[in-house]
Amino acid sequence: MIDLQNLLDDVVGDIRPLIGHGAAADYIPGLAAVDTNQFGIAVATRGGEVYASGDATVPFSIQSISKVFALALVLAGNGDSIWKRVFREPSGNPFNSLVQLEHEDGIPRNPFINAGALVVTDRLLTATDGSAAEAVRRFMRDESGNPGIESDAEVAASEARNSHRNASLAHFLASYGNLENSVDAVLDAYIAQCSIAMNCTDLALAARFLASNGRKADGTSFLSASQTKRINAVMLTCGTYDAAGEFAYRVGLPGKSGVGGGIIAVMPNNCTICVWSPGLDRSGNSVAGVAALDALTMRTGWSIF
Ligand SMILES: NC(=O)CC[C@H](N)C(=O)O
Repeated sequence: MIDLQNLLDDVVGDIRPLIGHGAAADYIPGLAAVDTNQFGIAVATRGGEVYASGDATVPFSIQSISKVFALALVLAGNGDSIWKRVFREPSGNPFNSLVQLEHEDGIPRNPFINAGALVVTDRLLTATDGSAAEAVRRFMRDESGNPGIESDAEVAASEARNSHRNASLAHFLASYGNLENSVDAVLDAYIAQCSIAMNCTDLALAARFLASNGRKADGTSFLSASQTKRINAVMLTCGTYDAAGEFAYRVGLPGKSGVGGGIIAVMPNNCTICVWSPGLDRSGNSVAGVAALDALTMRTGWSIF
């Protein structure tokens, strides 16, 4: 048995020189103000044991990590029909790029770039009669056991004031007939789900279904084993945008990042990992977070390969 607690403390020591490297996302002013000298890591086992080190109980903005949970809720409720409206190929482009969407007739490359996530949120809005973000928050609360999880109204308002790119993507989708709800409703729901504030421990706990063949914390089935495998596959190929190849090379696990500096990673049938540090690289992935996952997987030998 590995001593996970010691190991996590060692990983924090390994990557300490990188904490504070990179820049906080500045296109959402509410995120730019966050102190980049923070780092947290948490591992949740399938059975619900948690090991954590650093700032693992400090809440941060989950941003694009919410896209995994929205997709999971859509697949659980509506099955595979979403795949008619969004592809499953890596984009090789920045997460908020507009160009590909026109070339590919309004069908986004994958559900984890912004265009694809807007389509997924649109479906979830229809399926939940307008309460898509609340469905994501409820899932987070139930699976982490923390009833206090909320969206951060200030971050949401700040993103809403600066959402010209996402509004453009949404209008583009609508022009191709790939939205069921109004552009405003989809943007509101998307921004609300992105602005959910959570800490590493709660996110690692909430993501456990990805390491448990789709089973929830209470043991009931949420997704089938093959649906879960497929979400993990799309995370591996598309979860860190145009750096997905490098992330797979360094970490060897499915992962999903957000511009708040968080990343979740999955060791199937074993555990989930959440790291957080706000300094981002050029692709929008946490510098210290990726380094920590690299160090952790090197030390444990965890890999899907
Ligand atoms: N990569 C991200 O985390 C991006 C999410 C952010 N809310 C956006 O839409 O730009």
